[in-house]
Amino acid sequence: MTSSPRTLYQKIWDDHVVKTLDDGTALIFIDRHLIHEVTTPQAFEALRLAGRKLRRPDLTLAVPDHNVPTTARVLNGVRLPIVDPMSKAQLEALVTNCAEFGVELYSIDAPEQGIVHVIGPEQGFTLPGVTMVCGDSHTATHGAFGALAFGIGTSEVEHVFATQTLLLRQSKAMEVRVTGTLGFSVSAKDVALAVCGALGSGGGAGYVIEYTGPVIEALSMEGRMTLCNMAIEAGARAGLVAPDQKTFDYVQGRPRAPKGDAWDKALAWWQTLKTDAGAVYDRVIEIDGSAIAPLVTWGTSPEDVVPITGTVPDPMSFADPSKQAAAAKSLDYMGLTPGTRMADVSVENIFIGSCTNSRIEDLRVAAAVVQGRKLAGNVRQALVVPGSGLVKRQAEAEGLDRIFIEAGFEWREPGCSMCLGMNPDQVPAGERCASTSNRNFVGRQGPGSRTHLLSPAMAAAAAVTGRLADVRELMG
Ligand SMILES: CC(C)[C@H](C(=O)O)[C@@H](O)C(=O)O
Ligand code: SF4
Repeated sequence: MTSSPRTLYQKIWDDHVVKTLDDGTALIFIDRHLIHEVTTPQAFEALRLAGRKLRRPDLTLAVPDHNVPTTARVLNGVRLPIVDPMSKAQLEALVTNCAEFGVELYSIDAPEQGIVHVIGPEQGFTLPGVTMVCGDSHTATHGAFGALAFGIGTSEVEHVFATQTLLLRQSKAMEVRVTGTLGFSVSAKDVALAVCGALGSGGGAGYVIEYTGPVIEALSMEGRMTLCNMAIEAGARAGLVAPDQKTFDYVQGRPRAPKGDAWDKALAWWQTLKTDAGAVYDRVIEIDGSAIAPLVTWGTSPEDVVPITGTVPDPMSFADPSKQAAAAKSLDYMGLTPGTRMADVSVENIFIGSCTNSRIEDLRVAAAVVQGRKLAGNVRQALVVPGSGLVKRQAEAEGLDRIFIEAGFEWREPGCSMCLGMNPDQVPAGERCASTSNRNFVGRQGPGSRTHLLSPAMAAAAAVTGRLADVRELMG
Protein backbone atom coordinates (compact mmCIF):
# COMPACT_ATOMS: atom_id res chain seq x y z
CA MET A 1 0.00 0.00 0.00
CA THR A 2 1.37 3.43 -0.87
CA SER A 3 0.26 6.37 1.23
CA SER A 4 -0.32 9.75 -0.37
CA PRO A 5 2.51 12.29 -0.20
CA ARG A 6 2.49 14.42 2.94
CA THR A 7 4.07 17.66 4.07
CA LEU A 8 6.47 17.67 6.99
CA TYR A 9 3.80 19.38 9.08
CA GLN A 10 1.24 16.70 8.24
CA LYS A 11 3.68 13.95 9.21
CA ILE A 12 4.38 15.41 12.65
CA TRP A 13 0.69 16.11 13.18
CA ASP A 14 -0.36 12.57 12.18
CA ASP A 15 2.26 11.13 14.46
CA HIS A 16 0.79 12.89 17.51
CA VAL A 17 -2.96 12.49 17.11
CA VAL A 18 -4.39 10.73 20.15
CA LYS A 19 -7.99 11.05 18.96
CA THR A 20 -9.79 12.91 16.20
CA LEU A 21 -13.09 14.41 17.28
CA ASP A 22 -16.27 14.88 15.26
CA ASP A 23 -15.93 18.67 15.10
CA GLY A 24 -12.65 18.36 13.20
CA THR A 25 -10.40 19.07 16.17
CA ALA A 26 -7.91 16.54 17.45
CA LEU A 27 -6.35 15.70 20.75
CA ILE A 28 -2.60 16.02 20.19
CA PHE A 29 0.08 14.53 22.42
CA ILE A 30 2.67 17.06 23.57
CA ASP A 31 6.23 15.72 23.80
CA ARG A 32 7.93 18.71 25.37
CA HIS A 33 6.73 21.54 27.61
CA LEU A 34 9.00 24.48 28.35
CA ILE A 35 7.88 26.87 31.06
CA HIS A 36 8.96 30.27 32.37
CA GLU A 37 7.85 32.48 35.24
CA VAL A 38 5.41 34.76 33.42
CA THR A 39 2.73 32.44 32.03
CA THR A 40 2.69 29.67 34.62
CA PRO A 41 1.64 30.98 38.08
CA GLN A 42 -2.13 30.82 37.37
CA ALA A 43 -1.80 27.44 35.66
CA PHE A 44 -0.06 25.95 38.69
CA GLU A 45 -2.58 27.60 40.99
CA ALA A 46 -5.48 26.08 39.02
CA LEU A 47 -3.93 22.60 39.36
CA ARG A 48 -3.51 23.15 43.05
CA LEU A 49 -7.12 24.23 43.48
CA ALA A 50 -8.34 21.21 41.52
CA GLY A 51 -6.11 18.88 43.51
CA ARG A 52 -4.37 17.70 40.32
CA LYS A 53 -0.78 16.70 39.69
CA LEU A 54 1.32 17.27 36.61
CA ARG A 55 0.68 14.42 34.18
CA ARG A 56 4.28 14.26 32.91
CA PRO A 57 6.71 16.39 34.92
CA ASP A 58 9.47 14.45 33.15
CA LEU A 59 8.51 16.15 29.86
CA THR A 60 8.52 19.61 31.43
CA LEU A 61 11.49 21.93 31.89
CA ALA A 62 11.49 25.31 33.61
CA VAL A 63 13.72 28.38 33.52
CA PRO A 64 13.26 32.01 34.63
CA ASP A 65 14.08 34.53 31.91
CA HIS A 66 11.72 37.49 31.40
CA ASN A 67 12.04 39.13 34.79
CA VAL A 68 15.57 38.25 35.77
CA PRO A 69 17.94 41.17 36.27
CA THR A 70 20.83 41.13 33.81
CA THR A 71 23.16 43.07 36.09
CA ALA A 72 25.18 41.18 38.73
CA ARG A 73 22.80 39.01 40.75
CA VAL A 74 25.11 38.34 43.68
CA LEU A 75 27.50 40.75 45.40
CA ASN A 76 30.13 39.50 47.88
CA GLY A 77 28.21 36.25 48.19
CA VAL A 78 24.93 38.05 48.94
CA ARG A 79 21.96 37.87 46.58
CA LEU A 80 20.86 41.29 45.39
CA PRO A 81 17.13 41.92 45.80
CA ILE A 82 14.71 41.96 42.86
CA VAL A 83 13.18 45.38 43.23
CA ASP A 84 9.99 45.11 41.19
CA PRO A 85 7.38 43.32 43.37
CA MET A 86 5.64 41.62 40.43
CA SER A 87 8.93 40.30 39.00
CA LYS A 88 9.97 39.09 42.42
CA ALA A 89 6.64 37.31 43.00
CA GLN A 90 6.75 35.57 39.60
CA LEU A 91 10.33 34.43 40.03
CA GLU A 92 9.65 33.08 43.52
CA ALA A 93 6.46 31.36 42.38
CA LEU A 94 8.35 29.48 39.67
CA VAL A 95 10.79 28.10 42.24
CA THR A 96 8.12 26.99 44.71
CA ASN A 97 5.77 25.63 42.03
CA CYS A 98 8.51 23.58 40.38
CA ALA A 99 9.50 22.13 43.76
CA GLU A 100 5.90 21.31 44.67
CA PHE A 101 4.98 19.74 41.31
CA GLY A 102 8.29 18.00 40.65
CA VAL A 103 9.41 20.00 37.62
CA GLU A 104 13.10 20.33 36.84
CA LEU A 105 14.22 23.95 36.97
CA TYR A 106 17.37 25.76 35.92
CA SER A 107 17.41 28.28 38.73
CA ILE A 108 18.57 31.86 38.38
CA ASP A 109 21.96 30.66 39.69
CA ALA A 110 22.34 27.67 37.36
CA PRO A 111 25.11 27.88 34.76
CA GLU A 112 22.53 26.81 32.16
CA GLN A 113 20.01 29.57 32.97
CA GLY A 114 18.95 31.63 29.99
CA ILE A 115 16.11 32.49 27.65
CA VAL A 116 13.74 29.54 27.39
CA HIS A 117 14.13 29.36 23.58
CA VAL A 118 17.90 29.39 23.81
CA ILE A 119 18.26 26.72 26.48
CA GLY A 120 15.84 24.21 24.90
CA PRO A 121 18.01 23.57 21.83
CA GLU A 122 21.23 24.00 23.78
CA GLN A 123 20.31 21.20 26.20
CA GLY A 124 18.99 18.82 23.52
CA PHE A 125 15.48 19.15 24.98
CA THR A 126 14.37 20.34 21.54
CA LEU A 127 14.41 17.46 19.05
CA PRO A 128 13.26 16.85 15.49
CA GLY A 129 9.73 15.55 15.07
CA VAL A 130 8.49 16.40 18.57
CA THR A 131 5.50 18.51 19.48
CA MET A 132 6.68 21.26 21.77
CA VAL A 133 4.82 24.03 23.53
CA CYS A 134 5.50 26.91 25.89
CA GLY A 135 3.35 29.72 27.20
CA ASP A 136 5.29 32.05 24.97
CA SER A 137 4.72 33.20 21.41
CA HIS A 138 8.32 32.71 20.29
CA THR A 139 8.19 28.97 20.84
CA ALA A 140 8.22 28.84 17.03
CA THR A 141 12.02 29.09 17.39
CA HIS A 142 12.28 25.34 17.98
CA GLY A 143 10.76 24.66 14.56
CA ALA A 144 14.32 25.10 13.28
CA PHE A 145 14.85 21.47 14.29
CA GLY A 146 11.78 20.17 12.50
CA ALA A 147 9.83 20.22 15.77
CA LEU A 148 6.20 21.32 15.69
CA ALA A 149 6.61 24.08 18.26
CA PHE A 150 4.15 26.82 19.10
CA GLY A 151 3.12 29.23 21.81
CA ILE A 152 0.09 28.63 24.01
CA GLY A 153 -1.92 30.65 26.52
CA THR A 154 -2.00 30.12 30.27
CA SER A 155 -5.20 28.02 30.20
CA GLU A 156 -3.55 25.72 27.65
CA VAL A 157 -0.48 25.54 29.87
CA GLU A 158 -2.80 24.22 32.56
CA HIS A 159 -4.29 21.70 30.07
CA VAL A 160 -0.84 20.40 29.15
CA PHE A 161 0.15 20.24 32.82
CA ALA A 162 -2.92 18.13 33.59
CA THR A 163 -3.13 15.92 30.49
CA GLN A 164 0.06 16.29 28.39
CA THR A 165 -2.27 16.90 25.43
CA LEU A 166 -3.93 19.82 23.67
CA LEU A 167 -7.15 20.03 21.71
CA LEU A 168 -6.19 21.60 18.39
CA ARG A 169 -7.53 22.37 14.98
CA GLN A 170 -5.04 21.62 12.24
CA SER A 171 -3.45 24.61 10.52
CA LYS A 172 -2.90 24.95 6.79
CA ALA A 173 0.60 24.43 5.41
CA MET A 174 2.51 27.22 3.68
CA GLU A 175 5.84 26.84 1.91
CA VAL A 176 8.12 29.87 2.06
CA ARG A 177 10.83 29.11 -0.43
CA VAL A 178 13.95 31.28 -0.31
CA THR A 179 16.00 30.94 -3.48
CA GLY A 180 19.50 32.08 -4.47
CA THR A 181 22.28 32.89 -2.02
CA LEU A 182 22.49 35.62 0.62
CA GLY A 183 24.75 38.57 -0.12
CA PHE A 184 27.67 39.83 1.96
CA SER A 185 26.62 40.70 5.55
CA VAL A 186 23.04 39.58 4.92
CA SER A 187 21.90 37.17 7.63
CA ALA A 188 19.06 34.94 8.79
CA LYS A 189 17.61 37.98 10.58
CA ASP A 190 17.32 39.82 7.29
CA VAL A 191 15.54 36.79 5.81
CA ALA A 192 13.19 36.73 8.82
CA LEU A 193 12.42 40.43 8.37
CA ALA A 194 12.02 39.96 4.60
CA VAL A 195 9.43 37.23 5.25
CA CYS A 196 7.56 39.56 7.65
CA GLY A 197 7.64 42.27 4.99
CA ALA A 198 6.44 39.92 2.25
CA LEU A 199 3.64 38.28 4.24
CA GLY A 200 2.62 41.16 6.46
CA SER A 201 1.99 40.71 10.17
CA GLY A 202 -1.26 38.81 9.53
CA GLY A 203 -0.26 37.00 6.34
CA GLY A 204 0.67 33.77 8.05
CA ALA A 205 -2.53 33.53 10.12
CA GLY A 206 -3.94 30.01 10.11
CA TYR A 207 -0.74 28.52 8.66
CA VAL A 208 2.31 26.61 9.71
CA ILE A 209 5.19 27.81 7.55
CA GLU A 210 7.79 25.42 6.21
CA TYR A 211 10.90 27.28 5.06
CA THR A 212 12.62 25.61 2.11
CA GLY A 213 15.12 26.32 -0.63
CA PRO A 214 18.87 26.79 -0.97
CA VAL A 215 19.11 29.76 1.41
CA ILE A 216 17.48 27.77 4.21
CA GLU A 217 19.63 24.72 3.54
CA ALA A 218 22.73 26.92 3.73
CA LEU A 219 21.75 28.51 7.06
CA SER A 220 23.35 27.23 10.26
CA MET A 221 21.11 25.83 12.97
CA GLU A 222 21.36 29.14 14.79
CA GLY A 223 20.31 31.00 11.66
CA ARG A 224 17.34 28.67 11.26
CA MET A 225 16.36 29.41 14.88
CA THR A 226 16.46 33.15 14.17
CA LEU A 227 14.25 32.63 11.14
CA CYS A 228 11.67 30.36 12.81
CA ASN A 229 11.62 32.65 15.87
CA MET A 230 9.91 35.32 13.77
CA ALA A 231 7.31 33.07 12.10
CA ILE A 232 4.90 34.36 14.73
CA GLU A 233 5.60 37.96 13.66
CA ALA A 234 4.14 37.07 10.27
CA GLY A 235 1.12 35.70 12.13
CA ALA A 236 1.91 32.01 11.58
CA ARG A 237 1.16 29.33 14.15
CA ALA A 238 4.65 27.89 13.77
CA GLY A 239 7.69 27.76 11.51
CA LEU A 240 9.46 24.60 10.41
CA VAL A 241 12.68 23.59 8.72
CA ALA A 242 13.13 19.95 7.70
CA PRO A 243 15.92 18.39 9.76
CA ASP A 244 19.11 17.52 7.89
CA GLN A 245 22.67 16.47 8.71
CA LYS A 246 23.34 19.90 10.26
CA THR A 247 20.43 19.35 12.61
CA PHE A 248 21.57 15.89 13.62
CA ASP A 249 25.15 17.09 14.17
CA TYR A 250 23.89 19.93 16.35
CA VAL A 251 21.71 17.66 18.48
CA GLN A 252 24.10 14.74 18.91
CA GLY A 253 25.83 14.67 22.27
CA ARG A 254 23.71 17.38 23.92
CA PRO A 255 22.84 16.58 27.56
CA ARG A 256 19.19 15.62 26.94
CA ALA A 257 19.54 14.17 23.43
CA PRO A 258 18.99 10.43 22.96
CA LYS A 259 22.11 8.27 23.30
CA GLY A 260 23.25 4.87 22.00
CA ASP A 261 20.47 2.71 20.56
CA ALA A 262 17.90 5.38 21.29
CA TRP A 263 19.93 7.77 19.13
CA ASP A 264 20.09 5.32 16.22
CA LYS A 265 16.38 4.70 16.41
CA ALA A 266 15.57 8.40 16.63
CA LEU A 267 17.90 9.23 13.76
CA ALA A 268 16.26 6.66 11.49
CA TRP A 269 12.91 8.35 12.12
CA TRP A 270 14.24 11.89 11.85
CA GLN A 271 15.62 11.08 8.41
CA THR A 272 12.06 10.53 7.17
CA LEU A 273 10.95 13.97 8.37
CA LYS A 274 10.74 15.87 5.11
CA THR A 275 7.94 16.88 2.80
CA ASP A 276 7.33 14.13 0.25
CA ALA A 277 7.70 14.84 -3.46
CA GLY A 278 4.24 15.64 -4.77
CA ALA A 279 2.85 16.81 -1.42
CA VAL A 280 0.72 19.91 -1.82
CA TYR A 281 1.01 23.03 0.34
CA ASP A 282 -2.05 25.23 0.79
CA ARG A 283 -0.02 28.26 -0.15
CA VAL A 284 3.46 28.80 -1.60
CA ILE A 285 5.46 32.00 -1.67
CA GLU A 286 8.91 32.48 -3.09
CA ILE A 287 11.47 35.06 -2.01
CA ASP A 288 14.65 35.78 -3.96
CA GLY A 289 17.31 35.52 -1.25
CA SER A 290 19.96 37.08 -3.51
CA ALA A 291 17.91 40.29 -3.61
CA ILE A 292 17.67 40.74 0.18
CA ALA A 293 19.66 43.71 1.54
CA PRO A 294 20.34 44.32 5.24
CA LEU A 295 16.93 45.42 6.51
CA VAL A 296 15.72 47.76 9.25
CA THR A 297 12.21 48.54 10.48
CA TRP A 298 10.79 52.04 10.37
CA GLY A 299 7.42 51.47 12.10
CA THR A 300 5.72 49.67 14.95
CA SER A 301 5.10 46.32 13.28
CA PRO A 302 7.77 43.83 12.19
CA GLU A 303 6.29 43.99 8.67
CA ASP A 304 7.46 47.63 8.40
CA VAL A 305 10.78 46.78 6.78
CA VAL A 306 12.95 48.72 4.38
CA PRO A 307 16.51 48.17 3.11
CA ILE A 308 19.08 50.24 4.97
CA THR A 309 19.70 52.01 1.65
CA GLY A 310 16.05 53.08 1.58
CA THR A 311 14.02 55.92 3.04
CA VAL A 312 11.14 56.30 5.49
CA PRO A 313 8.03 55.57 3.39
CA ASP A 314 5.18 57.96 2.71
CA PRO A 315 2.04 56.48 4.34
CA MET A 316 0.14 57.34 1.16
CA SER A 317 2.42 54.99 -0.80
CA PHE A 318 0.51 52.02 0.67
CA ALA A 319 -2.45 50.82 -1.37
CA ASP A 320 -4.53 49.71 1.61
CA PRO A 321 -6.27 52.64 3.38
CA SER A 322 -6.02 50.95 6.78
CA LYS A 323 -2.27 50.51 6.27
CA GLN A 324 -2.04 54.20 5.28
CA ALA A 325 -3.59 55.19 8.59
CA ALA A 326 -1.49 52.70 10.57
CA ALA A 327 1.70 53.90 8.90
CA ALA A 328 0.92 57.54 9.63
CA LYS A 329 0.30 56.66 13.28
CA SER A 330 3.51 54.61 13.42
CA LEU A 331 5.60 57.42 11.97
CA ASP A 332 4.15 59.84 14.47
CA TYR A 333 5.07 57.48 17.33
CA MET A 334 8.49 56.81 15.84
CA GLY A 335 9.16 60.53 15.28
CA LEU A 336 10.08 59.96 11.64
CA THR A 337 9.36 61.98 8.51
CA PRO A 338 8.69 60.37 5.11
CA GLY A 339 11.65 60.62 2.75
CA THR A 340 14.30 60.60 5.51
CA ARG A 341 17.14 58.27 4.61
CA MET A 342 17.18 55.34 7.03
CA ALA A 343 20.95 55.74 7.28
CA ASP A 344 20.40 59.28 8.64
CA VAL A 345 18.36 58.10 11.62
CA SER A 346 20.44 58.41 14.80
CA VAL A 347 20.09 55.97 17.70
CA GLU A 348 20.93 56.39 21.40
CA ASN A 349 20.43 52.78 22.52
CA ILE A 350 21.75 49.46 21.26
CA PHE A 351 20.43 46.05 22.26
CA ILE A 352 22.16 42.86 21.15
CA GLY A 353 20.20 39.98 22.64
CA SER A 354 16.76 38.25 22.80
CA CYS A 355 15.68 34.77 21.73
CA THR A 356 16.04 35.95 18.13
CA ASN A 357 19.71 36.91 18.22
CA SER A 358 21.62 36.12 21.41
CA ARG A 359 23.46 32.95 20.44
CA ILE A 360 27.18 32.56 20.00
CA GLU A 361 27.18 33.13 16.22
CA ASP A 362 25.22 36.35 16.71
CA LEU A 363 27.76 37.59 19.25
CA ARG A 364 30.67 36.60 17.00
CA VAL A 365 29.26 38.51 14.05
CA ALA A 366 28.56 41.61 16.15
CA ALA A 367 32.01 41.46 17.78
CA ALA A 368 33.67 41.27 14.37
CA VAL A 369 32.06 44.61 13.47
CA VAL A 370 32.80 46.22 16.84
CA GLN A 371 36.42 45.03 17.08
CA GLY A 372 38.87 47.95 17.23
CA ARG A 373 36.04 50.50 17.26
CA LYS A 374 34.25 52.49 19.96
CA LEU A 375 30.64 53.35 20.65
CA ALA A 376 29.65 56.57 18.90
CA GLY A 377 29.41 59.60 21.22
CA ASN A 378 25.62 59.85 21.01
CA VAL A 379 25.07 56.23 22.08
CA ARG A 380 24.06 56.34 25.74
CA GLN A 381 23.26 52.73 26.45
CA ALA A 382 24.57 49.64 24.67
CA LEU A 383 23.86 46.17 26.04
CA VAL A 384 25.07 42.77 24.96
CA VAL A 385 22.94 40.15 26.69
CA PRO A 386 23.91 36.54 25.93
CA GLY A 387 20.97 34.16 25.56
CA SER A 388 22.20 31.74 28.21
CA GLY A 389 24.91 31.17 30.75
CA LEU A 390 26.55 28.73 28.35
CA VAL A 391 26.57 31.25 25.52
CA LYS A 392 28.05 33.81 27.91
CA ARG A 393 30.87 31.54 28.99
CA GLN A 394 31.60 30.46 25.42
CA ALA A 395 31.80 34.10 24.35
CA GLU A 396 34.12 34.87 27.25
CA ALA A 397 36.34 31.93 26.32
CA GLU A 398 36.62 33.45 22.85
CA GLY A 399 37.36 36.94 24.21
CA LEU A 400 34.21 38.46 22.72
CA ASP A 401 33.30 40.08 26.04
CA ARG A 402 36.57 42.05 25.96
CA ILE A 403 35.85 43.32 22.47
CA PHE A 404 32.43 44.60 23.52
CA ILE A 405 33.60 46.05 26.84
CA GLU A 406 36.58 47.83 25.26
CA ALA A 407 34.20 49.41 22.74
CA GLY A 408 32.02 50.69 25.61
CA PHE A 409 29.24 48.07 25.70
CA GLU A 410 27.86 46.57 28.91
CA TRP A 411 28.31 42.80 29.10
CA ARG A 412 25.31 41.38 30.95
CA GLU A 413 23.89 38.24 32.54
CA PRO A 414 21.48 36.15 30.42
CA GLY A 415 17.76 36.91 30.15
CA CYS A 416 15.11 38.57 27.99
CA SER A 417 16.40 41.96 29.09
CA MET A 418 15.62 44.93 26.86
CA CYS A 419 13.59 42.83 24.42
CA LEU A 420 10.56 43.80 26.48
CA GLY A 421 10.00 46.23 29.31
CA MET A 422 9.42 43.61 32.03
CA ASN A 423 12.71 44.11 33.86
CA PRO A 424 14.96 47.09 34.61
CA ASP A 425 16.53 47.13 31.10
CA GLN A 426 14.50 49.74 29.25
CA VAL A 427 14.79 52.31 26.50
CA PRO A 428 13.90 55.82 27.80
CA ALA A 429 10.75 57.42 26.35
CA GLY A 430 11.33 59.18 23.04
CA GLU A 431 14.71 57.52 22.45
CA ARG A 432 15.55 55.06 19.70
CA CYS A 433 17.00 51.61 20.00
CA ALA A 434 18.73 49.56 17.33
CA SER A 435 17.63 46.15 18.54
CA THR A 436 18.25 42.57 17.48
CA SER A 437 14.95 41.47 19.06
CA ASN A 438 11.74 40.57 17.21
CA ARG A 439 9.09 43.12 18.15
CA ASN A 440 8.96 46.87 17.59
CA PHE A 441 5.49 47.37 19.05
CA VAL A 442 4.49 50.62 20.74
CA GLY A 443 6.12 50.69 24.19
CA ARG A 444 7.77 47.31 23.71
CA GLN A 445 11.14 48.32 25.16
CA GLY A 446 9.62 50.65 27.74
CA PRO A 447 6.93 53.35 27.60
CA GLY A 448 7.56 55.68 24.65
CA SER A 449 10.51 53.62 23.37
CA ARG A 450 11.20 53.57 19.63
CA THR A 451 12.53 50.29 18.31
CA HIS A 452 14.32 49.60 15.02
CA LEU A 453 14.69 45.87 14.41
CA LEU A 454 17.81 44.69 12.62
CA SER A 455 20.49 41.98 12.57
CA PRO A 456 23.39 41.65 15.05
CA ALA A 457 25.86 42.93 12.44
CA MET A 458 23.64 45.93 11.76
CA ALA A 459 23.16 46.60 15.50
CA ALA A 460 26.93 46.62 15.87
CA ALA A 461 27.25 49.01 12.93
CA ALA A 462 24.67 51.30 14.57
CA ALA A 463 26.59 51.19 17.85
CA VAL A 464 29.84 52.43 16.35
CA THR A 465 28.29 55.02 14.05
CA GLY A 466 25.48 56.26 16.31
CA ARG A 467 22.92 55.85 13.54
CA LEU A 468 21.29 53.17 11.46
CA ALA A 469 24.17 52.27 9.18
CA ASP A 470 24.89 49.90 6.32
CA VAL A 471 27.24 47.32 7.81
CA ARG A 472 28.51 46.50 4.31
CA GLU A 473 30.17 49.93 4.17
CA LEU A 474 31.98 49.30 7.46
CA MET A 475 33.11 45.81 6.62
CA GLY A 476 33.57 46.01 2.85
C1 LIG B 1 5.74 37.28 28.32
C2 LIG B 1 5.39 36.38 27.19
C3 LIG B 1 4.02 35.83 27.40
C4 LIG B 1 5.55 37.04 25.82
C5 LIG B 1 5.20 36.14 24.65
O1 LIG B 1 4.34 35.29 24.68
O2 LIG B 1 5.76 36.27 23.62
C6 LIG B 1 6.97 37.52 25.63
O3 LIG B 1 7.89 36.49 25.60
C7 LIG B 1 7.07 38.36 24.39
O4 LIG B 1 8.00 38.16 23.61
O5 LIG B 1 6.24 39.23 24.21
S1 SF4 C 1 13.64 37.34 24.49
FE1 SF4 C 1 11.90 38.65 24.02
S2 SF4 C 1 10.74 37.59 22.47
FE2 SF4 C 1 12.10 36.11 23.41
S3 SF4 C 1 10.89 35.16 25.00
FE3 SF4 C 1 12.01 36.85 25.94
S4 SF4 C 1 10.62 38.58 25.82
FE4 SF4 C 1 9.80 37.03 24.43
